[in-house]
Amino acid sequence: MTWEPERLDDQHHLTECDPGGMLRAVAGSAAQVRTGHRVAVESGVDRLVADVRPRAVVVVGMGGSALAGDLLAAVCGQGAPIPVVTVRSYQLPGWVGATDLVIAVSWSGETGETISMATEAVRRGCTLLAVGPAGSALEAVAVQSSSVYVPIPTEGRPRADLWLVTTPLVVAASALGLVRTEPTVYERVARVLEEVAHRCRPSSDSFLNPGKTLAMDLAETVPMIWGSSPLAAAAAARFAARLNEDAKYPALFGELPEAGHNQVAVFDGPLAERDIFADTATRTLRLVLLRDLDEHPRVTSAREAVVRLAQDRDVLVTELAADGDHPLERLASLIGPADFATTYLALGYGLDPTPVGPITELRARVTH
Ligand SMILES: O=P(O)(O)OC[C@H]1O[C@](O)(CO)[C@@H](O)[C@@H]1O
Repeated sequence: MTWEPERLDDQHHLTECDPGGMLRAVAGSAAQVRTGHRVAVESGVDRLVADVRPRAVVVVGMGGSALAGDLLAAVCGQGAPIPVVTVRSYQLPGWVGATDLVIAVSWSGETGETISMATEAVRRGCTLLAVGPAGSALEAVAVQSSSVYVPIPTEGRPRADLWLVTTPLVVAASALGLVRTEPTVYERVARVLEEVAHRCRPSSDSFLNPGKTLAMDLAETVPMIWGSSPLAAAAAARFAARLNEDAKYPALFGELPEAGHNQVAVFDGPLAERDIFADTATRTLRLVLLRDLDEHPRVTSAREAVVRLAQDRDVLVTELAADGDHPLERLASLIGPADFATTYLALGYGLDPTPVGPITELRARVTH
């Protein structure tokens, strides 16, 4: 498996090597925001939660669907008056009870862990809101308990439908007063994602295309991705997960200031050493900093110091800055280019970004 950057501008290769249409799926993110918003409103999510005053919002799901919970918490922010937590498990924590809102999210509607937690939520008398495809096991749990169900039109792969599963959660949080969403927000977020899709389109050459440029930065490196706020850290976690699944690539993720108390030590380790005289590229550490506009001032100083620390040691650094007024726009401005980059990284290695063999195999082994 070799990295060949010229593949990124070879249109024939980009089509042939991506039979599952991952680049096309990423380019469809804006449409997912619009659809997710529409189906949530049509399902009465905003009306349901407007009558509920929960003690906590507990999002239950796995993998890409659980990430929707992390993004929701990031959008609600640290000022949220009640906790917004994500649980990835078979069981709900003991403290979850009848006064809590449990939001079960599953792209397939069939994931064992999520069904188990949704069923448990009903048994404990929690208010349940569920998001998944029509005709699924999750829908059956929701229907049996007279809970609101948002039927999402899933397509392709779970990780490529992130905005479709996340947007209904934001609609719910907005109705609960946990996040400000003026009516134009969803359209503004869709526009951010459209603009990213245009700039990162396959026909745009590597030297102009932010998705391809970022993929070239990441190639032949071990990425350590840090966010400079909880919101940027949620984007960092998403970035790492897509590197794992699209490019079958290892990646560390973290958040400042915490990463400055542990991960930063890697700057003096074996993977940070670079042989600048080597004929071929050597595998080496790359720090990827996702900068938020809403940083704690002390974190801003830490971030600037970290860049200097890395440069002093010749550690490669890439910085991506969030943009936008609303937190959901800022998330889109970070996640959009990263989603393209991870897909291009796979394609530059000649890897089909869609299949995730070991995940499928593990799931089959556990099921049997
Ligand atoms: O969203 P679902 O269908 O519940 O799946 C959860 C996770 O499980 C997987 O299907 C893999 O096991 C992931 O791709 C997905 O993110």
